Formats: sequence, C-alpha cells, structure tokens
Amino acid sequence: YPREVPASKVFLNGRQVDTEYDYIIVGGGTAGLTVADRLTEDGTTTVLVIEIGKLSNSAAITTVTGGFSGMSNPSLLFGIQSVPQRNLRNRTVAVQIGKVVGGSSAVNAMMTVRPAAEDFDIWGSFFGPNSHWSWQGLLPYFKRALNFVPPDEAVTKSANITYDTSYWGTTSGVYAGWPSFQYPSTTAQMEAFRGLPGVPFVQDSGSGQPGVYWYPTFMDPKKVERSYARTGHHDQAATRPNYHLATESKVRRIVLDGTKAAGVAFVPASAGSTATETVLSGIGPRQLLSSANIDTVVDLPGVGQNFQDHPIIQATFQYSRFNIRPNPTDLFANATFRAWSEAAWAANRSGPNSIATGNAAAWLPFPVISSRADEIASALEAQNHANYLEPNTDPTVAAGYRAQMLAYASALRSNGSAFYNLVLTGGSSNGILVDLHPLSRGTVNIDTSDPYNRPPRVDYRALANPLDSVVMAELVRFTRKYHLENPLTRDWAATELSPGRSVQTDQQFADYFARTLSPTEFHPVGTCAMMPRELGGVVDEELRVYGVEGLRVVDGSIMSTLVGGNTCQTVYAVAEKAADLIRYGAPKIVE
Ligand SMILES: Cc1cc2nc3c(=O)[nH]c(=O)nc-3n(C[C@H](O)[C@H](O)[C@H](O)COP(=O)(O)OP(=O)(O)OC[C@H]3O[C@@H](n4cnc5c(N)ncnc54)[C@H](O)[C@@H]3O)c2cc1C
Repeated sequence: YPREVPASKVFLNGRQVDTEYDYIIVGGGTAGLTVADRLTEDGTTTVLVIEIGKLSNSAAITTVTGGFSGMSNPSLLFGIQSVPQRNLRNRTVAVQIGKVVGGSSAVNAMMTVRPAAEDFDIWGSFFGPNSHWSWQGLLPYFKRALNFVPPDEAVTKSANITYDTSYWGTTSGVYAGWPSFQYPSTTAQMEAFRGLPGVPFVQDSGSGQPGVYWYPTFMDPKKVERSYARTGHHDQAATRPNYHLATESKVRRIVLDGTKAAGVAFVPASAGSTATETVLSGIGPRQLLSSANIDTVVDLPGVGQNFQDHPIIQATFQYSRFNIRPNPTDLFANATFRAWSEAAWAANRSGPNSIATGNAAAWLPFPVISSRADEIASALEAQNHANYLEPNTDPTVAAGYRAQMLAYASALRSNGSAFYNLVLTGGSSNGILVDLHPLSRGTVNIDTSDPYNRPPRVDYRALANPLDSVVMAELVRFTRKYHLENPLTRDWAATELSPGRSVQTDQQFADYFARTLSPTEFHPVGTCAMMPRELGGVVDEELRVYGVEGLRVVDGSIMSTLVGGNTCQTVYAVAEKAADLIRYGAPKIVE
C-alpha cells in the first residue's frame, strides 16, 4: 500500500552519518542518485547523499496513468513562485521541482526523450573541436543510462510503432518502457504530418535526428509503474554498506577550507530549500555576495546566470469531425470503451490506463516549419546580444551569451536541430506547442534580504530577447498549416480556438504571447553552465567548479544551452558520464 516512510532524519539502515566520506552528494535527485549508485558499485567507495525531501512510496509517484499525478501533489514539490515576469504582464509562475528522494524524476511527466545530436555538439563547440562533450561522447552514456524494453508486438504492429534497439542499452535499473495500448488516432495524427512538405520521419527517438517519432515512457513495463532515480539507482545502492542517504536534511552551504571543498553544513529540513548552495558558500558573483553580506571566496560571475527553460505556447485546435475511434474522448463519452479500459487495467494493468502523457510527437527543424529561417538567423547574428541581458551583466557572461546566440543562428538554419515540438495525444483537441530553443536568458539568485531562509529569486526573463516571439509566431503559423491547410487533416474539420484567426502579424503574436505564454515546461537548466570561464562558465569539461578544489556540479544546471527535448534522459546521461569522470578522471566507455 502507498505509505510515507516514517520520518527518519537519517536513513542509514539504523546508523548515523559518519564524519568522513569519499564523496558527499548534495541532493538525492535524478543526477545525485545516479552518481551515488555508480560510485558505490565497487563496494568500497563511501558516499553520503543528503536530500531535503522524504523517501516516499506515495502512489502519486508510482502511478503512470495520465502522467500528471506526481506533479499534482504539492507535498512532493518545492513551492517556489517566480518573480513577476515583466514581459508577461507581471504574471508569476510556479517553479516546479521535485522535493523528494528521486528529485524531479519522481514527479515528471515520464516522457523519455533524447534530444538531437547537434544539441550536444553545441556544448562541446564552446571548448573547441576536441571536446569529449558531443553526441558521440554522450551516446554510450545514453545507452548506459536506460534499460530499453520494446513495446509488445501487438501494439507495435497495430500502432505502427518503429524503434531501433541499437540506440539503447539494457543494463540500467531505470527503464524506458511502453504502454500496452495506443489509440489509432495517435498514429493518424503522426501520419498526417506527411501531408506537409519536408517533414522528416525518424525510426527511433534515440537516433539524434529531429522528426516525427515515437518515444518511450520512464516506466517499469512489468509493474507498470514509474521508473525513476529512486527505483533505478537508490534501491540497489541501498543494499551496499558504503552508500548512505540522509533524508529530510537541508544542505545550507559547502564548507570551504581556503578554496578547497572540505565538507557540507546541513540541518534538518524545515522550510523550502534555496537550491543556491554555491552562492551561499561564497562562490558566485561578487556584487551579489557582498549585497548579502557574504564574503566572496571565488568570484564566479556565471553562477545563477544563463537560466533557461522551454516556453509553452497555447495553440488550441478542436476537431468537429474526428472519426478515428477509439480516441481519448471515448474514455469519457463511450461507456462501453470505458468499461473495457477499466477491466483491462484491473486484469493486468494493460489498456489505455497504461499510457502516461503519450508516446508520439513532432520535433521539427526550423527550416522545415518556416521559410523565414535565414531571415531570423541573420537578425539573431546582427543583434547586440548584451542588450537583452540584465543591465550590468558581467562581460564574460555576455560573451558566453553571444557565443550561444551565434550557435543558435546556425541551428535555426539547420535540419539537424529541432525548434518545434507538438505532442500528439490522439485527442480531438490539441493545444500544447513548445519552443525548444528559447533565446532569452534569465537568472536564479539568492534573495539578498534573507539568503538562508528565503527561496531564491527565479526570473525567467521570458521574451527578453524579442526574436523569441518572432520564432514562436512561426511555430504557431506552422501548426495552423498542419490543422487547417493539410489534405490529411482536412476531414477532421479543425477550428482554431487559440490564438484565434485575428492574430496574424508578428506584433499581434507578441501581444498574445505576453498574455498566455508559460515560460516553463519544468526544464530549468543553465545556471552552472559548462563553458570556458572567459565565457561566463561555472564548471569546466570535467564538471569541476572553476577556482574550487574538490567540488563538481552534476545536474541539469550544467547544460550551457538547453537541449531541444525534455531534459530527464539527458540528465541521466550527463550523470553517468560524470560518474566516469569522477571514478577514472576521463570518460571511460564500457560498451
Ligand atoms: C513537473 C515536472 C515535469 C517534467 N516532465 C518531464 C518529462 O516528462 N520528461 C523529461 O525528460 N523531463 C521532465 N522534467 C524534467 C526532468 O525531470 C528534470 O530535468 C530532471 O529530473 C532534473 O534532474 P536534476 O538531477 O538536475 O534535479 P532533480 O532531479 O530535481 O534533483 C535535485 C534534488 O536536490 C534536492 N535538493 C535541492 N536543494 C537541496 C538542499 N539544499 N539540500 C538537500 N537537497 C536539496 C531536491 O529535493 C532534489 O531531490 C520534468 C520536471 C518536472 C519538475
């Protein structure tokens, strides 16, 4: 039965934390538990993970049906609100991050997506041609990160699912599984992209190619339950005496001996975490530190800058003659189908209830969706990029931003990078579009008025770069083509509910986005960017914090540029690679 594990300040098979460990990991989330598992595999290396959240067996975590039960449960999340968004009519936004053993992998929507190869080549490009951060350098770690279990044969055939196991591994405790049912309407919505010129179709979501494709679910296919960092890594590490996990413990800061990380200071968790431990330890932008009366140990202007997330755009179309049956509407409208669905779930956890948020989407390059790729890329190159950052941004951070925008100008012209994402659920209305490579950059800073007790100030700075709105307008215009000017969707008789046909010009779109845009798809990254220090980087290619001995950052925040896809699979791969960097001092590929 679902239950909370009794509140134990320290979960250590009854023992208390030792005074010394080979490694201490702050945060038992997606990356933290992956690294802890790998480092303790040898049975001798000692690791302490300190996690602010509980070890929870809540059904809200394990349930796959619908995909949203984890993120709908406030007890599993940090309750942080963003600062009012100036370009979004001062709206504030909930910053969703998992606060539980497993971190965000315990609450996410379970979409198992591997972004395009070019996204990873961009990371390496900031360090020059010989960087081991590249698609080729990460592919083995993607394989190590997940255990791919193909969909069963009947559903593969009936839904026309394609996959290629050569892009996947089978050894991880974290599963990439599949539901046992797909709606025929989902397949039809994918196929309908063939009605538009130039749209690529990709055989496997792990191939690094953008296009229309099927992708798996973070799900244990036998149990039909969420598979995440807790089940895939913690549960096996917890059998080892050299792995310790302290739950409900909040790390306040890293203890430094000069510029060497010597330990961590942690307290029983009470109010929300700050997630800004680096700054609180005196590592960060000098000006910010001094306004909070914290001594600067290492002046690192990039800490907390370069914040990115995927903006979500509402573009809702409703079909009035959607005659492909069954489709998700039938779960509500058709009693016979509903009864069948419930019986299938009760019998052996099969049927529509085994679907989380779905398994099909279009991830398309900009030249495929817009004839303005070159025009917009040229406008991006010509910008004075620093104008779109906070005033007084450090010159190194501004230089890094410029390097990123020049890389994005190439990406806008490329068929190897995806900018457009439409998730296909098979439903009779469809409304969520994602801009996969936003150009604006935000900040996550300590609240200088009470840095230890108040949550960080999260500012997405949505639409700070005006070209974001121009790019997003093109995403909506293409979506209109898919629904309204496509021989393969014509029979479904779509009506545009939003933005509505009155929204046509770039300016009208800008107003629409200001009213309706969400700056987050819960993919926050970039605030400890892996970039050269002279480009505002916080960590080097080995993920070591510049200027500090014995301290690495391993999590989503090291992504210098946000990848064009949901971030969890990438975080697992980064963590797998980081474990090798820590263990062997270099990437060591064991295939
Ligand atoms: C609601 C939601 C839906 C998402 N949907 C998807 C999806 O469908 N597919 C996908 O690929 N990605 C999705 N993501 C994103 C993905 O889950 C994250 O990018 C990824 O899990 C982040 O991993 P991480 O290791 O960087 O951080 P996390 O997994 O968030 O781990 C951070 C951990 O650190 C702990 N912590 C923080 N501060 C302290 C402190 N001071 N002391 C001790 N512990 C601390 C936290 O409690 C947490 O456990 C979603 C995320 C969310 C929140």
